[in-house]
Amino acid sequence: MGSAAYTTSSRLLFRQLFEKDSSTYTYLLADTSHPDKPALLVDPVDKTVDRDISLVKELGLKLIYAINTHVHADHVTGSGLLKSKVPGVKSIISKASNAKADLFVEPGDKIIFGDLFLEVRATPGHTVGCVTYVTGDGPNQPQPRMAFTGDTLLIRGCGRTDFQIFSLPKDTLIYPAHDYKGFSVSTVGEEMQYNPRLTKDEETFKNIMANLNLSYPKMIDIAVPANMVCGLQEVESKAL
Ligand SMILES: N[C@@H](CCC(=O)N[C@@H](CSS)C(=O)NCC(=O)O)C(=O)O
Ligand SMILES: [Fe+2]
Repeated sequence: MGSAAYTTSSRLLFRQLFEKDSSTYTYLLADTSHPDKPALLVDPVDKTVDRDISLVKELGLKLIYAINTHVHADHVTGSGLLKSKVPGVKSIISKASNAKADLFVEPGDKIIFGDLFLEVRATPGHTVGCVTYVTGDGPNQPQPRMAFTGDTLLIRGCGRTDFQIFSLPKDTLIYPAHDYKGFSVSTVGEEMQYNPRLTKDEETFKNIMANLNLSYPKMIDIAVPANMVCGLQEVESKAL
């Protein structure tokens, strides 16, 4: 594995977590240099919420945000359960998704945790309102930057039809929401060179996407309605 794969700033704590039934990656990020050690989870899954809460506790972090890249079709987001189990957690999704959450983000917004932040980029196509969260640019921010692409860009694949991710620097690390091939991280440069779909001309790409013949996601009829209200809620959440 290249040394760039897990490079972070000294203050960023980063963990890549996996939910096997939906092959989903959840990412934990925290600012460990801040006195509160504020933390966030990107794309939590309902089934693995207890694992994630245990890890947050073990690491002495304060979970403040449960962030979604998009309205998932293959699993229920963990946002609702996290809100009911961890006081103070706020769910986040893009405004363009039309889903419910505590906070809505738009392209260009910054999600601040301690002295670190994630920048929101619009990367629609896989779903309306699909966004990519990119680590901040500037002093104290991790280098190389890390892009949490949801299903917009998968490693050597994609779940989408148009993209804005390749405008990022080539060494930007790519952390997708799913992997079906055993990969865990890539870079913008690698995907520009080797992604078997995104290196093709438009006609070939359209042809590939039109002939994927993917099966109907097993959870879609449960996951989409639940995720439109940010997941299963164990208790009524308090009004903001
Ligand atoms: N078999 C799975 C669903 C797999 C699937 O459709 N994955 C989506 C991302 S989750 S919405 C996708 O875009 N895949 C792209 C690809 O190339 O596989 C299930 O039944 O849940
Ligand atoms: Fe998806």
